[in-house]
Amino acid sequence: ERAAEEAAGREYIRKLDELSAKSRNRASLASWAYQSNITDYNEQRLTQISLEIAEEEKEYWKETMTYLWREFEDPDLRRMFEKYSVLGTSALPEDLNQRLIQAINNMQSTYARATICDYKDRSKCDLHVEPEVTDIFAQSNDAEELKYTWLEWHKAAGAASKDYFTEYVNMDNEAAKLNGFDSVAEWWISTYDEPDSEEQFAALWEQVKPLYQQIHAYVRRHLRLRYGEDVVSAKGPIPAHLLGNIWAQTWNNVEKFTRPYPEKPDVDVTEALIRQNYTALKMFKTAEEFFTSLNLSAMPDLFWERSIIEKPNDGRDMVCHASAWDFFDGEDFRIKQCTTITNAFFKTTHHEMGHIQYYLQYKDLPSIYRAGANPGFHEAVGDVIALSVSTPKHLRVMGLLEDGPEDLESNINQLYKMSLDKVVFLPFAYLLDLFRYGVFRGTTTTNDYNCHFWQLRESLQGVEPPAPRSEEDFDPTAKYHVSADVEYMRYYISYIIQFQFHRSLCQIAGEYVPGDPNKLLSNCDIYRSTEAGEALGKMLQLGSSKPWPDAMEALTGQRKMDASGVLEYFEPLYEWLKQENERTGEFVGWEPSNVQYC
Ligand SMILES: C=C(C[SeH])C(=O)N1CCC[C@H]1C(=O)O
Ligand SMILES: [Zn+2]
Repeated sequence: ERAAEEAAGREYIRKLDELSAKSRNRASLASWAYQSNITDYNEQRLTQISLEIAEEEKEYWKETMTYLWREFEDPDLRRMFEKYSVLGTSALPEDLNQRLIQAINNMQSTYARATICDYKDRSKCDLHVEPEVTDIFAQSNDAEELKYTWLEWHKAAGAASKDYFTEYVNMDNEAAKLNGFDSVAEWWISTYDEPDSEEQFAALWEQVKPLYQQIHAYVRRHLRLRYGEDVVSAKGPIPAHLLGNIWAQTWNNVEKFTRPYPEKPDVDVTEALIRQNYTALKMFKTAEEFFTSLNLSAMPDLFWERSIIEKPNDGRDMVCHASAWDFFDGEDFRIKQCTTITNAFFKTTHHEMGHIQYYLQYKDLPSIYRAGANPGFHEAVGDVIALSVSTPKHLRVMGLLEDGPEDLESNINQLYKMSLDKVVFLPFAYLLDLFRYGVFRGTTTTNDYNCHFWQLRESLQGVEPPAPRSEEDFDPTAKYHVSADVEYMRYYISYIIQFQFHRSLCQIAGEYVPGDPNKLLSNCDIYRSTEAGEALGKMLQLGSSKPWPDAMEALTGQRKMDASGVLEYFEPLYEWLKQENERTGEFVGWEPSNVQYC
């Protein structure tokens, strides 16, 4: 009897999975049309299609739940049913789902359309976050210009979305409850499978915090030397507008005037890319060639036909934030990004192509399994490749860096440069979702949103706003992912596990030998290692068909996320920074901010 029920269940799930792939294809196409050209028509069409699909999913969900799938023998069939049993936002009554979709579209289009006026020319008021505001933060060293630009952007894209955000939180929490979660926070955390995930996230932060604090102290000293004592204090948090990035999430743009050994040759890849006439297309082809050098998949023809790799100049409104898309038909995979010729975008291109590679590796799985082993895995693939690309050794192979010394000082400079991207990012990523967990759980309410956000920014990241903040402000939606309902813990996890993946791939490629100073993890380049490519491919082909520890074990032999990879990679820098901060007497850590924000 039960065998017959299970056989029926298997046939049902196969059919459901095909229908589900068609619905996801339809949804992706409507979402792409809207995000690549924000018009009322495209927004209404997306809403209409989303609501239609939600009604279809509700019907299928009722049928799915008539099967006694928890008692099925086949673990794989149970896993598929379990994943289909989480209906998601489609569980909402249609009117509430419509309000949720509307709230997110309002935030998304506010962010995409937000413009500010130029500091020097107040009549020029068409500056977007990409590329104009990004470029100002990359190039300006005028503290007043940076302060003005920071405040204007946070008004245009932050405060403007405060009420939309509250509506989104209320509707999304309703959906979470209808799926059996206490709030969206528990729903998001459940995607990391393990019941103690939240404690694991906190433990990872404790592991890397000492390294972060040493970097923070060193950078604060060099910013104080540049901007003066009354702009950058000796012991306080660092003002957020001086760190080279509108969100202060990575600090690469201050590297050139803060690096440990300034007399050593510079590693400015942006100038080299421009000098060698790199175009957006050449960046993409170069990134693709790295993947094919590992014997991984090339980009399909459709990818080159349908991707948008530069901001169209027809004046349309669009979501410029880089993204990679799976259209769930096994053939159509695209990237949409407003590429400019910078080192940052050279990295982003590898990052996005890593998503596409994952899509290609698992495209023949049931559609329900076409996802990362956990969300952090998907964000780590491209970055793992970029860890090899950003070594001086590889950049020389590419002709993007002239020959230079491989001595200790150059290695410290290289590690410092990498730390401003990889270590500095960790507290930012962690706090962005700690903030949203608090909002979803109700411990942060609408009248202390901004206060709680800046308390986290100060306590974890040691940064402070450039001017007093009030609850008239709402700074979190000035960050894309908060305006776009994109969970962010995935990046925090990615920046930890990508070093575990890198370490294993480098050992397979013979590029890293523990304890061998000629085979440093930070100088490993897996380029052209088909063995490493095969090992990576095997993990990616699993998609989300197995619990993520199985996928991690397939590549690294480990079943736990841990920061040992990060700490091993940056160990020489950590030692150097401790000595340097000791030598200069720099205070490590920070005292409370004097800026009023609660
Ligand atoms: C490039 C993407 C698209 Se998935 C991105 O959003 N990233 C990649 C690094 C962290 C995060 C960010 O920009 O905030
Ligand atoms: Zn990504």
